[in-house]
Amino acid sequence: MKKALTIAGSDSSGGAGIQADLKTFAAHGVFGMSAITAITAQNTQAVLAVAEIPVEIVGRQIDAIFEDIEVDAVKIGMVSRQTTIIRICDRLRHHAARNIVVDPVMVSKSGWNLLQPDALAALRSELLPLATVLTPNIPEAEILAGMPIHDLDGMAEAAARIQGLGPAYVLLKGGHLPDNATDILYDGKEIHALRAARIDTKNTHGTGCTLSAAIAANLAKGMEVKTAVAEAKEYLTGAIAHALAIGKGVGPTHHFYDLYRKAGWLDQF
Ligand SMILES: Nc1ncnc2c1ncn2[C@@H]1O[C@H](COP(=O)(O)OP(=O)(O)OP(=O)(O)O)[C@@H](O)[C@H]1O
Ligand SMILES: Cc1ncc(COP(=O)(O)O)c(N)n1
Repeated sequence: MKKALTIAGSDSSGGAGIQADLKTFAAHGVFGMSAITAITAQNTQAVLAVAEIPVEIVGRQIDAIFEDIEVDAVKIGMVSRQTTIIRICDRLRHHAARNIVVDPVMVSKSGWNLLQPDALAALRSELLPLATVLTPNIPEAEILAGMPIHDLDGMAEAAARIQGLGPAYVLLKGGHLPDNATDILYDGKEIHALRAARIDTKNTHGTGCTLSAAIAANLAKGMEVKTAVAEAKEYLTGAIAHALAIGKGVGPTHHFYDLYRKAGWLDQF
């Protein structure tokens, strides 16, 4: 069985972060492991509090896994602090980690800042060059590329600028544009548009986490990057189409819709 590691924050409501990543790995038949960077008290409406995990413990979780188990892919999500980013990069380089998917989480859908301002420089200089695939959303890409983005042409230009900062591939997610849900993949040479119609739902909590974890799972299984991204986007679109109206705010995606469909359970929820 292939094995993937998520380095991310815990979302108590189970829709984003570590919880979304582990469910996504399981839905892909990949064994999931975790190094937790922070614990958030969070639900579908708000992030209420965040406790950072000490840097030393973040590093030791990563060491504990790599010293014992072969890791086929790594997904990195919420890492708020500069010192934690630097330690993660140091440990990943030390263990020669491969197939690294970085979701540069900055602000939650509910508006909580998940990246401290002084951590942006470390994200740029340390984490971006380690990424096989970097998956910014539009607000994150605007910060990383230093330009406003209004349309697909702007997404393509920003993806090219960000790819110049070090990641092998940039997948710029278009979920924040008003029209469709088209994402742009750039590998330094060619732009590929991954087109999807916008699904009419308010329940999109954890979409970015689910997508990046699905890419990592597909890379762990040995897919080349373009196929891994295309299949992950297809999985995500299904997970949004079957998103769950759990809670009073932005509900989570359905990670096991395919399994539930086969079992005849989909209609019961
Ligand atoms: N309503 C929707 N219908 C279909 N696809 C969507 C919808 N909303 C978002 N997506 C897709 O979900 C993925 C993540 O979108 P988005 O750009 O919102 O990222 P994000 O803000 O990082 O997500 P999150 O912060 O929830 O983790 C992208 O592939 C995007 O195209
Ligand atoms: C622990 C954690 N990681 C990531 C997100 C981003 O997800 P979203 O933008 O859907 O709130 C989150 N809310 N919580």
